[in-house]
Amino acid sequence: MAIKYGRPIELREVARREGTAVPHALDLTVRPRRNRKAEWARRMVRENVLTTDDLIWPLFLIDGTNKREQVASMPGIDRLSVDQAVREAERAMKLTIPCLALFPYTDPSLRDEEGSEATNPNNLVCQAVRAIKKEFPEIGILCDVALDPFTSHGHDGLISDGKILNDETVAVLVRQALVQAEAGCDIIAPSDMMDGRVAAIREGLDRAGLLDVQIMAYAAKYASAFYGPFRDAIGSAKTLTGDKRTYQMDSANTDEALREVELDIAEGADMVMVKPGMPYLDVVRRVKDTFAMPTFAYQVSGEYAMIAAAANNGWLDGERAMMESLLAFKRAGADGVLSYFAPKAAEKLRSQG
Ligand SMILES: NCc1[nH]cc(CCC(=O)O)c1CC(=O)O
Ligand SMILES: [Mg+2]
Repeated sequence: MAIKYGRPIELREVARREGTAVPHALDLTVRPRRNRKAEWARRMVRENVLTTDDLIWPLFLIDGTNKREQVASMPGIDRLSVDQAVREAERAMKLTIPCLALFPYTDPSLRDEEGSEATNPNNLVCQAVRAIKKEFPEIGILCDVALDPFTSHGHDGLISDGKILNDETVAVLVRQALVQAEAGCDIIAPSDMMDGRVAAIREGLDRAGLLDVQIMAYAAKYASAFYGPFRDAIGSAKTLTGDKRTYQMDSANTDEALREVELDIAEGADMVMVKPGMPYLDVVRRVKDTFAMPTFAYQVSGEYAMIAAAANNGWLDGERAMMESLLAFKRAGADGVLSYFAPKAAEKLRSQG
């Protein structure tokens, strides 16, 4: 019996009875709306759910104490001094958000051509990791590995003659990953898109005895306009010279995403990520179906900004758009989402019980 969309095709030919008790009723055997008639019925047939376990909460850090500084292009998002980040970690714990992701705004005086602050064991990120882990050892911490918050030119790697150097950059990234892991970071997340960095970082971690530190590879990361507000948040928007198209992926490609993911898995990634999120849900689905790996999506700054700005203008219901957008990642096969909406969404999920 041929089955298509859950119902044997033969059954569609079944003869209909003559008329119904209801005048003008259409002669329909199948009425999909029956399963949507009430909230209890919709809950019963629901295929995907979002829970607080699906959320990773990105935080922006800034030097100082007791400081919160609004990110202009991300309404509702602040850069936080370390003590404030610890307070947000406490909030995450209470909201049962499993993991935080940390991104520093590096003081311009500390930025240089080589991004040397990235490998300073006492840099802002490492300070925050230690402070959060000291108070809340049970929360997961993810650290981004890439040089862009630390370079004067805003690129993720070292430059020579206008070219981003791959292998030389990888050597620095290994050292960056090591200082973060030694500070207590649980998940190293290389976002730089250099070739071979996952293998090099895994080897570096293993040699240092950091066998349990996980790697979440930004495996399929596209050159995207949706990172704009993030670059504003970490202060690289103004300094970035050119674009990142020689290392981040071309948004026209999906087969290439599979090849990138395959390499990162072979090199030792424990989890893989697709980024940006919403415009790339097809990539999330292909990656999940092909590799059956823990697969994450990053709902990036521009996606957050679009929803937040439209909501602030009264153009859409911000809360509903937030929940719908997050559920879409689950539907596409993601195991979790990095999202600036994480605390708001978690609050909403918990209030629904
Ligand atoms: N390599 C750094 C990095 N890590 C995460 C993001 C973007 C996150 C966001 O937009 O929210 C970026 C920006 C970039 O690649 O230019
Ligand atoms: Mg790669």
